[in-house]
Formats: sequence, structure tokens, C-alpha cells
Amino acid sequence: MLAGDGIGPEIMTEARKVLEVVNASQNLGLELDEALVGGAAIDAFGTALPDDTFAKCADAEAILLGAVGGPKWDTLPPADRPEKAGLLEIRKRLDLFGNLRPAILYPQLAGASSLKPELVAGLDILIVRELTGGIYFGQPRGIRELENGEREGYNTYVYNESQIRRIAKVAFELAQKRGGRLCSVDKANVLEVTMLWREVVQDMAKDYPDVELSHMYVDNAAMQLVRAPKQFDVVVTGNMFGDILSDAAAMLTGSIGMLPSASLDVNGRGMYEPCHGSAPDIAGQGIANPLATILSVAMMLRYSCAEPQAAQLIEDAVSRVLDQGLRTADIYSEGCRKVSTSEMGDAVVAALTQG
Ligand SMILES: NC(=O)c1ccc[n+]([C@@H]2O[C@H](COP(=O)([O-])OP(=O)(O)OC[C@H]3O[C@@H](n4cnc5c(N)ncnc54)[C@H](O)[C@@H]3O)[C@@H](O)[C@H]2O)c1
Ligand SMILES: CC(C)[C@H](C(=O)O)[C@@H](O)C(=O)O
Ligand SMILES: [Mg+2]
Repeated sequence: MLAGDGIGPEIMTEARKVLEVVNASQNLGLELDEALVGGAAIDAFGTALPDDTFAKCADAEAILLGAVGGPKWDTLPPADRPEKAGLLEIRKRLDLFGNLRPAILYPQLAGASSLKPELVAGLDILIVRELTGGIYFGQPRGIRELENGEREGYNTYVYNESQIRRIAKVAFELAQKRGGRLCSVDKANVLEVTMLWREVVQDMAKDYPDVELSHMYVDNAAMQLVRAPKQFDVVVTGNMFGDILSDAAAMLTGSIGMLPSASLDVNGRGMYEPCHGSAPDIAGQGIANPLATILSVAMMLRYSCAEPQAAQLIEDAVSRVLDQGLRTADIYSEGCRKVSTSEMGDAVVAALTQG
């Protein structure tokens, strides 16, 4: 368990409460351990990913992460910052290339969505984001000085065929288990890297005759997500487009505080984290929504621990708490009861223990 920075420790405390209850009641036998990452690790050890933290991650069946980063560390050199030296480093070193970001609308939250209730009722989208390649990791990268003395920043957007194939395979297989529709999002009208992306994904479609494949440019996909989001079942896309589209999709579900994620390697070992960040604007106030992290625990039990029943218990408990009208500030609407981060965690625990 890597709590990280900002609201990270607050939401992780609640996730841990929930995990401990399920661990005991379902006899899961999970051993929990903690370590520092991100800004917290920089402050304590001078590095965002201490060797000891990485060793614990590499040994673990699964990793649960809160969030990293914040204004305190934003002036560090790019390579030392919590986001790059902590989070991206774990993703890369453990080869966690398959990022699943489900945007599901709990019916109780239809009124909290930024879209009209009828546009989001029954929403269930899965964004499959490639997580260890693309422009986030391409070389060369940097900030250089030009002959005229001006500085120029540059990054390289690169994907090879095998990287595209392995993420597309994840997406095709998930589409087979879900609604049978896969939309690949690219910018193949401009960027060669995504022309190759489209070609490879198209070529793979013949192996998945039961999946209806479509392609969409990313600008249109952003528009369609807020126009008619229910047209999507599974969306597969590269690292940066997936980052942006998943934050947009989050808002359809009422709040970014509701969106969990799984980041998996080829064997299903994974890191689980809410899609949101460390929310420095509300850190320390006890008002952050812990449900994305609690739902990430459920994803962890399902994908890395082969405990789908325990995962379901948590998801059902979250649903019951929402039925009771309990809301953190980000999902609050009139007639509901506004609760703090810890009251929300306690309510999920109570719903679990009351069955
Ligand atoms: N996985 C991660 O660790 C991760 C992800 C995204 C951003 N970050 C980092 O987090 C810091 C802040 O980034 P940002 O402000 O762009 O994004 P953010 O997701 O932290 O916050 C965006 C907005 O959403 C709100 N919000 C986020 N999570 C919430 C929750 N659980 N409950 C209620 N409201 C919530 C915040 O208060 C803020 O207004 C930056 O340092 C960024 O690099 C980390
Ligand atoms: C903090 C940042 C590096 C990260 C990303 O861009 O992948 C975050 O935004 C996310 O969505 O997990
Ligand atoms: Mg993001």
C-alpha cells in the first residue's frame, strides 16, 4: 500500500479499513504492507521511489496506490518529480502496460453527473489505456537550447507493433466478455504513430470476429464522450489520449472521485489506484471521496487476487452506502447527507459487516 501525497493518505486509510474487514471476513489471507512513494518519499529519503519501496512492490501480488505529486515538488527537475520518478517508474519497471479505467454510473448518482441523467443512465464504459509507452516514455525527450538562444521542449510519440498488439489484445478480449464492441481511438489523420496503431488494430480484428471494431479520432472521441457516451463499450487508446479521455469519462459518473483503475502486466499482476490525483486543493480537509480507492481495492481482488466474490461484496457495499444517501462533497446533491472521507469509509465498512 503506497499512500503517496495530498489526499493519498486520507483515501488510503479508508481503503485499508475496507480491505482489512474483507480480508478477515472472507479469509483472504492477504498480508498488507506499506511504503513511501512520491513526494512523501522525497521528503523522507530524497528520492520518489526508494529501493526498499520498489523491492516491496516487486515482491507483492498487488499494489494499491493513493496518489502522488503536489505543488511542493513541482519545481524539482522533471526526472526527479513524484509523478515521473515515482509513479511512472513503477509502471515502467513492472511493465504494467494494461490500464483499465471503468467509467460506470451508479444509478444513485445520475443527478451528480455533469450530463443530463438520460444521457448517462446505465453508463458502463471501459477505457483500456496503454500505460508504458507512447509519448510519456518516447526518446528523445527534453528541453534544449536552439542556436538563437531560445529553448525548445520536445517529446517523442512512439509505438512499435508489439506494444500496440499487446494492448489491443487486452481490449479485444475484454470486449468479448462485455458488450462485444471495441472503439480504437487515435489521431491517424495526422500522426504516423497512430496510423500504424490503426493498421495493427484493424489487422487483429480478423482474430476476433465476435467483436465489432470501430475507429475514431481522439478529438471526435472527446466530443462523443460528452455528447452520447453510451455509444461506447470498450475504448482502446494510447497513453496520453487515455489519460485525457478517462478524466473526461470520470465526470460522467458524477465525480473523478468515483473512478478506480487497474494497471496490469502480462500475467495479471497489478497496481490499483484511483484515476484522480493528489488533489492538493482539498488535501488535509477530510472531504475527499475515498470511493475510487475503495473500488480500486475491489478491482485488485478481482484481477490480481482471484477473489471476485470479495470484490463484489465491496462493490455492493458501496452501492448500499449510496442508496442510504451518503455523499462526499464532490457527489453531493440536495436531499442527501454530506459526509466526510472517514464517515464514507466507515459507512462502507458498516455496509460490509451488516451484510
Ligand atoms: N495517479 C496519480 O498519482 C495522479 C493522477 C493525477 C494527477 N496527479 C498529481 O496530482 C496533483 C494534482 O493534480 P490535478 O489537480 O491536476 O488533478 P487531481 O485529480 O488531483 O484534482 C483535480 C480536481 O478534482 C478534485 N478531486 C480529485 N480527486 C478527488 C476526490 N477523491 N474527491 C474529491 N475531489 C477530488 C480535486 O479537488 C481537484 O479540484 C498533481 O501533482 C498531479 O501531477 C497524480
Ligand atoms: C500523475 C500522472 C503521471 C498520471 C498519468 O498521466 O498517467 C495521472 O494523470 C493518471 O491518470 O494516472
Ligand atoms: Mg490522469
